[in-house]
Amino acid sequence: MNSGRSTEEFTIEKRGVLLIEDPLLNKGTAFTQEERVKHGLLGLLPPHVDTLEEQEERAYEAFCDFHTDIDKHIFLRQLQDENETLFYRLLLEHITEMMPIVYTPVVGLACQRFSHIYRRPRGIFISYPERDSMDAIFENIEHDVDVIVVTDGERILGLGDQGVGGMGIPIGKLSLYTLCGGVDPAKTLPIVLDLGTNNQERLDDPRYIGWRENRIKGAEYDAFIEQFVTAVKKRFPHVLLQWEDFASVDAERIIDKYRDDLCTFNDDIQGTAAVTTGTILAAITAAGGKLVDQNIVMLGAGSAGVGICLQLKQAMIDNGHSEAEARSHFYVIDRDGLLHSGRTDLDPLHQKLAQSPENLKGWDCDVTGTISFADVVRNSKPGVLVGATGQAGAFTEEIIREMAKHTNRPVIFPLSNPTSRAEAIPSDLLKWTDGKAVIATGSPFDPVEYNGVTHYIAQCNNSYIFPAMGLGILASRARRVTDSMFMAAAFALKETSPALKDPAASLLPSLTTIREVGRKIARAVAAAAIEAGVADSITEEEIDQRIEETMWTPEY
Ligand SMILES: O=C([O-])CC(=O)C(=O)O
Ligand SMILES: [Mg+2]
Repeated sequence: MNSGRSTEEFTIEKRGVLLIEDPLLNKGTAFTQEERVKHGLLGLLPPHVDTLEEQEERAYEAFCDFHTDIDKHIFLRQLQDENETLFYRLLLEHITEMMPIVYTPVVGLACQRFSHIYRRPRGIFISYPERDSMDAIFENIEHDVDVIVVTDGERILGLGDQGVGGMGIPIGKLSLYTLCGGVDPAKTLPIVLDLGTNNQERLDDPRYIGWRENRIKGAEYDAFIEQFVTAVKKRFPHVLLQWEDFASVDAERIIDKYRDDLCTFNDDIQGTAAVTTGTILAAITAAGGKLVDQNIVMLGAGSAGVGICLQLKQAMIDNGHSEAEARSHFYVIDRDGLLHSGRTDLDPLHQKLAQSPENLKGWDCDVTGTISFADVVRNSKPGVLVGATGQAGAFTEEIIREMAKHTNRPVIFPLSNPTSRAEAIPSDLLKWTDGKAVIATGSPFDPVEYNGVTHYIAQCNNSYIFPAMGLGILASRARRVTDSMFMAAAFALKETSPALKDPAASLLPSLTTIREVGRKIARAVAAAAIEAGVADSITEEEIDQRIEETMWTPEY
């Protein structure tokens, strides 16, 4: 187990105030008397020497003194910038309470208010005017980096374009790499690519700290991304590069272009697809059904919606369905209605999910024009309904009641993020389905009491996948990220579902077990990487040993 950093390792370079100001090395009041003498800290700290536990208790007391979520977020981010060991220890002790504060949903608000709550820099900012200085920017990062999360801030959760404020997301995601996946925080690097913003509110805000121009698009955008990838490969040839919260069209184009070029994946497409596949598999099994028998309606055909359907379709094919048979189970709806092969506006990706006219025979609506969400639910009688639209309230009472007429245990996943964007809230879904709905959401929700039964709502969020994916990739030293690694992650996640043993339990394990769940998924990911030939062959014991060596624990 990799815990803390030995004081000896760093003090050659840092002493005194510089040591206390480095969040990766600082122990604050926990520096021992001997360390205080040795490292030039005498008089710089109050006399009492705390244990990490005592520091954690003091920090928790301070956390509880804040009354708004954004203030709690600011407090935790400041603690992270002061003392990372203490920050992660506090988070691990209070994970259920604090994950929503450092991550979704509160991180969404933190991105919107980034320029107002800004305190000090973390990670790197690459703005369009500095595009020719990327090598120099990377030179300023002196430490080794294992994982980068990068955004261009254009599609932050379901909140749209936040410009440079999008930086909150790579910071939050990398906190989860450490919290849930045990990745050493010293080896992580958040990056925002600031290509401007089209968010007028941000542009008009005198406090805005990004590059105050409209977004660069087209060939210049692609050239910038190419420069960025080249600079990353040059400075950190073995890094894992995660793309996060790009607009769908860019997200898809970028990952298609670079997936075979370095160790990289897009979390919104692949991470979201894997967690949803794993959770839907658990839901269907818990409800006594089989994936291959389900009709699945997906509301939203952005990169997340498409990614989920393509992975589930592949799971059906792996189960013996032909491509055409598998495709006939998916009803994907964009702003112009159902994707079907009669439509002339579909790009090649969306054509992979278009319904054939034969499958729409006998429908009670005109199937040559726009086919609405309500038409689809009434006619296809889905067992599974997933929302990835960013539109609050898109799952209306009428539609949910219609769905519930045709299936015993409707599986309903309003995945949009943050909470304010959810397609429906769990208490309504349970009311409209008379308690029958099997639910998972993108943001966290409290348990719901309905007719004397407590329903635990799983948070079907890619946080169950990407930190574990990172751990598996680091442990296996994988050189590329394959779809088979995501499929392995999805199936490994399914196996951890408490609902497989107890139908009243949540579909996904409690956050308090997230590191254990992460280990299991990481093992499956590492094995799949070896199987795919993108990692050197090692035994299961060696994988386990490497996972333990990689896992960082917040201790001094
Ligand atoms: O960050 C989250 O909670 C999930 C996610 O990737 C997104 O909504 O873009
Ligand atoms: Mg995202």
